[in-house]
Amino acid sequence: MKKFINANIYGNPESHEILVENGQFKAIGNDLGNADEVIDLEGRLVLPPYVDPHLHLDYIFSGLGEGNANVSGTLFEGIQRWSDNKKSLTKELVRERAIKGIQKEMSHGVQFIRTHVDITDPNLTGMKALLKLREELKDVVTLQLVAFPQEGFFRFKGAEQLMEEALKMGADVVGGIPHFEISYEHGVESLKRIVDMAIKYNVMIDIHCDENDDPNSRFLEVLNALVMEKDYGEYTTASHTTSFGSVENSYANKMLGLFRESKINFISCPTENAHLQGRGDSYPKRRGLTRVKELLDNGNNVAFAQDSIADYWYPLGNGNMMNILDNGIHLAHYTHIDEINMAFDLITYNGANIMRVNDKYGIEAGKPANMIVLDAKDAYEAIRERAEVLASIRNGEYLFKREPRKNEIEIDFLKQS
Ligand SMILES: Nc1ccnc(=O)[nH]1
Repeated sequence: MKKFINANIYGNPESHEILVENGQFKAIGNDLGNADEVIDLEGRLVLPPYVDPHLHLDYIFSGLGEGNANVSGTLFEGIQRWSDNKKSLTKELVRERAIKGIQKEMSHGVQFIRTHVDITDPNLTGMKALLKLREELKDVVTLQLVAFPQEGFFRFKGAEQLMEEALKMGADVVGGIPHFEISYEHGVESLKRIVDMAIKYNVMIDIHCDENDDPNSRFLEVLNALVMEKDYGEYTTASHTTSFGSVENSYANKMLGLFRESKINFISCPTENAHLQGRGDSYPKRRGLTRVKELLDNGNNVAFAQDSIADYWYPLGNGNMMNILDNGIHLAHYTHIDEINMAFDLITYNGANIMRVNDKYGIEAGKPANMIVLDAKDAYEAIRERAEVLASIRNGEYLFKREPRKNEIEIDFLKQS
């Protein structure tokens, strides 16, 4: 039995002690009695682990090296470069890339990752490698795999069959990319078939949806309608939806009403989409994000995600969700003090809702003892200071622990004056 004392638990200000036994939370409260080991958290903020619900693990670090840079900084150039280079992909290379990416994310406190895996590959190389890793690593990280047709459900010949094969192999989620199909009608038809496939295989849906600046790109409306009719909104996520940041308010308001009814989820990738979008603009230049704040205020579930780490789409990224959160709340104007105090939801609970792992997620008695400790006393300080994750605990055991950095460096000059 382990007892953590002097914890400031996110969302539970009354309780300061956490009792852990056999890898599970046994009790959360105060004066919880004796334990074999007592760990003093000295008033630090404790959260459930970070969740990254949208990452491309098969692409990690593909964009490094001479001649690999995406010159235009656009989505389409990224897809073209990947298409040209993926022919030499091996299971070993995917495995190596994915492990590097998981290592990066886990070292910043992530324990839950949903990864899109490109299935527009007749050998399903990435899917095979990642299915194996999902199983091998399940004790330390929860991986969810999306069967994602990067080069198009219709545009890539055979993608429909490959997607079905990936689902039979054990993929958790179906993906799509309607804005990349060759016409609006093809995009709509792809969504119909993808939704039907999800229902047939009883899996979730996560669509790369309207990742552009075109206010007339309205696949979100179609996706929402399809899943609303089938009562499948809670199992569905619209990723990116950056065009929804460019539509007229009158249209957006109509759609917000429909999203509230369907309960569809959203993922915004703030750093990546700030980088990719607005490339056709001069000034004013759009921010490239969906309507994050309005969707949250509307009662829809929204999570932030990393998306890429040094691939053909995005040259930066290190798996640190604090960086994503900090950028995201700025770009979304989610910066009222009350919003900042709730903002950790965007990289914890909201992502867990999307992955539908709620029964195993959160600091509550009876759940697996998974949590992280931050170098800050509360949520506001953590975000303002971009606090580091000092410890990540999985099933009651430390995945890592690091020494707090001394934030208050003395500046000699200031001491003298
Ligand atoms: N942001 C993105 C990364 C990778 N593939 C995409 O279609 N989009």
